Amino acid sequence: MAVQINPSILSADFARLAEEAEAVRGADWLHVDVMDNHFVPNLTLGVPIVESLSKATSTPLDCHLMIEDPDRWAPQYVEAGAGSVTFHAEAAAAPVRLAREIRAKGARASMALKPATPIEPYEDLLPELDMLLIMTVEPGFGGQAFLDIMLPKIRRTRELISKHGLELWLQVDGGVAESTIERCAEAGADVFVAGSAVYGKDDPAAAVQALRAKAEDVTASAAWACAH
Ligand SMILES: O=C(CO)[C@H](O)[C@H](O)COP(=O)(O)O
Ligand SMILES: [Fe+2]
Repeated sequence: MAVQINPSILSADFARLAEEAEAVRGADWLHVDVMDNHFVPNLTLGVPIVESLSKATSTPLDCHLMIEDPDRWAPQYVEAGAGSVTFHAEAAAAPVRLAREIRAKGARASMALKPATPIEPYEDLLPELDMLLIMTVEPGFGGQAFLDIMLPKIRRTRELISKHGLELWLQVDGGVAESTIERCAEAGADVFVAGSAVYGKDDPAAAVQALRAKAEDVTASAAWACAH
């Protein structure tokens, strides 16, 4: 699968979201961090803003729900126009049922793991998902330092995906930058979220291209990608 770069609008100007979406033309998806001040200690945006943003941009929306009770709320983000909806494993009461509901409503279903949550208990659930998100910071805030102790988890997850012959995308989120993206790609990630490393730059579109070039360089020769 080709490398995908998903800028996180958490680091964008929330008063100019449509323009900020335009500023990263060429990105594969726009990553939208939904935080409820309960699952994480921060509050961002919800369904109405996702609905407006999906009408204002042609870039598909990748909604990362850092909220309690995703079983209740995630389907509403599909209805609001999200093309991919990620719920947290730690918050979902019935992850298989929820993934099936997201898919049935027409979006890609994805599940996220906080840094302390292992992948192994979820091995049997992977065929129900279109993407798995491995957090490389504690969820809640942009601009945090990349946790390189997550690299073995990325590697183990890529091995499980290969073992089961799945088409699952493997996303990393948190502290992804030009200095860290190659290690993520080498470990097996193919979808990269970057907030401050894109919107913190004078030319966000150029930052997306620079990140893509670095990741593509690695995946062109990575053992996991060649075997895929
Ligand atoms: O989910 C998130 C935080 O919980 C964000 O997507 C992530 O932090 C992006 O920001 P940065 O690239 O600056 O780390
Ligand atoms: Fe995120």
